Amino acid sequence: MAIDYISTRGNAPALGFCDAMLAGLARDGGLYVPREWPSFSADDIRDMRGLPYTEIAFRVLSPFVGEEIDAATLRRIIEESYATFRHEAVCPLVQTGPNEFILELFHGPTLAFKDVAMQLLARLMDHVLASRGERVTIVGATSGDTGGAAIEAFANTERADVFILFPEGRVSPVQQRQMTTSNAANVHALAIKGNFDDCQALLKDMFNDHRFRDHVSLSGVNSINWARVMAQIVYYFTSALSLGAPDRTVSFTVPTGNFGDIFAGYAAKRMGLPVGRLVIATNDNDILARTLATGEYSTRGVIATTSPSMDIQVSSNFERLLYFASGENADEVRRSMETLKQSGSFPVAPQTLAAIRADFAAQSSTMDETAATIRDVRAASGYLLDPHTATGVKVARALAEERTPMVVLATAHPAKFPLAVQQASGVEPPLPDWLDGLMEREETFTVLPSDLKMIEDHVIRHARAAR
Ligand SMILES: Cc1ncc(COP(=O)(O)O)c(C=O)c1O
Ligand SMILES: N[C@@H](CCOP(=O)(O)O)C(=O)O
Repeated sequence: MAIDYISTRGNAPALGFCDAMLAGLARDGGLYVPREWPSFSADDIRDMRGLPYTEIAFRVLSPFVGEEIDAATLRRIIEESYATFRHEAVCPLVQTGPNEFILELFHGPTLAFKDVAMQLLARLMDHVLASRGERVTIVGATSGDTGGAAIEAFANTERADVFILFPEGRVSPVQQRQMTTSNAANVHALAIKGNFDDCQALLKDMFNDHRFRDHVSLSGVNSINWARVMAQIVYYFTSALSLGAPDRTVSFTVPTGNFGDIFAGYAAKRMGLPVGRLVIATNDNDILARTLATGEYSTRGVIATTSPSMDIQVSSNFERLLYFASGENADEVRRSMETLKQSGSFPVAPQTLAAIRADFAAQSSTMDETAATIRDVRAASGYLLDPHTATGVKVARALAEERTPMVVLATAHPAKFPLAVQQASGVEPPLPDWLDGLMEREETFTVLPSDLKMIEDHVIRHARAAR
């Protein structure tokens, strides 16, 4: 039976996979989620042992896509997406301790885990748009990595114009150049005077402005888009299988900001993968760790840290977790999100909090602790962590259980954050050769205030899909 997708806020039409992918945010402001979870038995999972990444991806993703894209096309798209990765295993596992493993998600074109989903999403969207003869305008918000990955994946595509909002002065120089040195005519980098939360709020306001949304055929590539989260489920399966699943339970620590990556781990668990703890690792922007501790989701000002991609207070996919942890209670989600918008905080209902605590643990790592972790891991094993992954390792070591393997998701290559890594370890990681000359290329971007009307006008002026 085909899965359809419903809004976490309960007031938008249910959609099939392709429509949900093109829609991005639901029209009631909610996030699309599958109405039911595909289910994999222990035998189904055992059957995947030893298979290549692309075959496991095909098996995990097929039930979400259903028959809307035929099997041969989906296989081809998956193969092409992961042929862009520089490691044969696509997302290899490296052992760094007796029961500690690093899942390297940074072997794609822009050196961050975002490539895993973005390479697939761009090809899926292009296929669907070509078969419908349609064009879209993609607007994305980034704290540094989503933007570069989206620009790389969608550059020069005929059917999409891409506008990326990044917080001016708050991304690393490598991240900035990955966004501002594309010469593609369909790419528009916009430096916004604000932080990532401002960029993401502007993006959601654009989706909620239905006149604008319809005028430009707005679509999204943030983890707002279900297909982004879906693609990230695969590496929970591949890594757990390497460590003995389904006959062994595996825990995961995930450097977390917008909650998309760790929500993919929760999805894998709901689908039958034996996942133990899902550990949320945050930097000084520790809203999620505070929420799990206190039951109050309460925003504060964003602090600029050495792991800038996680400098986030309004964690978009927490809404998806609230939906499932509340027993699929769209009213509770809607009320919570309205309260958050009005007052900057909301109390998590006691049963919902208990359900969250049953699956998740959380802790934060300060900048000093993160730097010390980079230094210590380098000294002990020669392995060089980026600051986001180091946040994960720090927290994983505090919360690991002796008998359960702990996989830490390595979300970025250290070369994206050379200054922080150099200051912590004394080693300056070089960019790989395919990015040679990146830092010398000429930049093109437009600076705009954090003003909805001005940004919408800019998009309308430059979007080919504007009617
Ligand atoms: C390098 C890096 N690590 C971790 C994160 C946090 O991931 P998520 O937003 O899915 O929680 C991000 C941004 O999303 C990132 O770019
Ligand atoms: N850290 C992200 C923030 C956006 O996250 P997304 O998963 O919702 O796209 C980034 O690097 O831009």
